Amino acid sequence: MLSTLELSPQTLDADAPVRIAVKNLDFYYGEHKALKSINLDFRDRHVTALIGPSGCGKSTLLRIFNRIYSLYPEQRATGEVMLDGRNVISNEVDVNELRSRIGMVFQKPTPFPMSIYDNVAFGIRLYEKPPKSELDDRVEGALRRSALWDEVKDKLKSSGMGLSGGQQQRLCIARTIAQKPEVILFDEPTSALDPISTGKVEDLLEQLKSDFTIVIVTHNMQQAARISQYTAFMYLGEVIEFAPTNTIFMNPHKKQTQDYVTGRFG
Ligand SMILES: Nc1ncnc2c1ncn2[C@@H]1O[C@H](COP(=O)(O)OP(=O)(O)OP(=O)(O)O)[C@@H](O)[C@H]1O
Repeated sequence: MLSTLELSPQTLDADAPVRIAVKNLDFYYGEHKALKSINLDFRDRHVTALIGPSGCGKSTLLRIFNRIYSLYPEQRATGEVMLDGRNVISNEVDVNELRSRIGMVFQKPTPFPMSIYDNVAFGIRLYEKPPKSELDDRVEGALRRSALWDEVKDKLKSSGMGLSGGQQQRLCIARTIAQKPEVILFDEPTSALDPISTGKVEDLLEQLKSDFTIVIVTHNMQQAARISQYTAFMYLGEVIEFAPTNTIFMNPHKKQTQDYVTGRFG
């Protein structure tokens, strides 16, 4: 399996600043401790993939970064998730401000039942009130960055729900980047898409990393190898190994990682 992997060709910038620093992070669903003492650094303008078997805590970790869990009273996190020197899991960071800085794209495309234009403008209008001409420019810019403009420029007033699944996912990416976040979280963004749409989203991720810090949860190891520069392998709520993606796939230091990436796990 290792020999068939297409590894990301980009070089790492080892001096890139750390955008999100996770320190001693624990997470509980009621009594169940789902994450145990997580320590990870996410580098600016790099793609970091979270991989591991089902139930290892990948999505739980991702959802902590923009405090989705705070909607549920029985869920709690302890430790630190530092973004520019502030702990985003403490109340010192306003949750709306946090979500404008850390955007999220989900597994299933989630366009809103409104026009294509309004879907993208929605994210901007939540936090700002730009004049119409600026709003138009930002909507167009976000649709261009999401490689969707040419496909929708003549039907901006049509419903976003009328697009194909792959187009809907790119629309959701446009809505997220229109807010100008610093970090974008992707939770298995291509698992509901066909191979051609998947390829388009992967190409997009490659381009977006020049402006955004990207964290992606994926079950697809080929995808992690293709698009990420760093990979964290998780198992049973712990980070087993975190390293440059090439190391994780070609020369992992832990036997569990080796077994997982070669398909011999469990
Ligand atoms: N809402 C919840 N209530 C209680 N336990 C939960 C809840 N969501 C997840 N868990 C548990 O937390 C652990 C981590 O789940 P999580 O969904 O983060 O794993 P995952 O690695 O993303 O899995 P998958 O790849 O299947 O999506 C699992 O043991 C899961 O059963």
